[in-house]
Amino acid sequence: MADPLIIAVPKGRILSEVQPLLAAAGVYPEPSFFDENSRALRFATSDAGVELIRVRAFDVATFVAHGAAQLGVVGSDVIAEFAYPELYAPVDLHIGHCRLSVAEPAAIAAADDPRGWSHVRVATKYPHVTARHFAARGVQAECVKLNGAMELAPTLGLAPRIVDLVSSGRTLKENGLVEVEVIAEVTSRLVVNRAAMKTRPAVVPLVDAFRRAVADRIAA
Ligand SMILES: Nc1ncnc2c1ncn2[C@@H]1O[C@H](COP(=O)(O)OP(=O)(O)OP(=O)(O)O)[C@@H](O)[C@H]1O
Ligand SMILES: O=P(O)(O)OC[C@H]1O[C@H](OP(=O)(O)OP(=O)(O)O)[C@H](O)[C@@H]1O
Repeated sequence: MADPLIIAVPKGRILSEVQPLLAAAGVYPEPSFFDENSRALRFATSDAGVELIRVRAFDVATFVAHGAAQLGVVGSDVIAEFAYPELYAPVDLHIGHCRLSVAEPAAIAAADDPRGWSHVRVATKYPHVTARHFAARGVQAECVKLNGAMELAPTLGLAPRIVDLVSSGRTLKENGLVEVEVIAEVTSRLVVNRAAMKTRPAVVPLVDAFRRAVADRIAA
């Protein structure tokens, strides 16, 4: 029998939203997959031909781009940041809704006009998306790469602005920041390794099962 297909799924907030989609697509993981306390990383499913791995959100893209996993679930923020040519993102899963935005301290925003910027210093987990966004309108972006807690950067003098994900806006508000520009709306996508699409016959039916699961969910 061929090696099982591996689907990479991010641990953390997306996991609970992925669960009903997996079931609707006919993928039933062993129960420990949904146990946040489990230390296992690789999980069987009711289908001997499909296994799941649980990895960090940014690493989903890397596992799938390199063909270590054939499919994955990952935010469009992460897809844009890596821009791996090997990744194909055929299905918007309509989960993990948020946006990637530029924010700055409320006191500065009151007298600031983003159209007048020629150079910005930004703390972010997304240096490539940030640089591309600003370069498109001739603004040079100097990025300080952080992996979390970007909101601390302005008050501690690391960078006057941040680029980060915003959903409810609560994190910005509690840290005295306001959103000044939306760079992109974000949802999670099903991603597939392009080579695996051609070489592994089971990939396309699985992609179709996810596509139907999302369509049924939206229609319900
Ligand atoms: N506040 C949010 N609301 C909705 N979706 C979000 C939010 N924050 C992040 N996401 C989506 O979920 C994905 C994973 O985010 P999460 O915050 O769980 O990862 P993380 O904590 O940065 O991951 P890690 O700990 O692995 O570095 C993001 O890439 C994005 O697509
Ligand atoms: O607008 P809100 O609803 O407040 O959500 C935005 C926050 O959510 C994400 O962080 P997360 O909670 O995942 O923490 P982390 O990135 O530090 O892990 C993001 O990096 C923001 O900090």
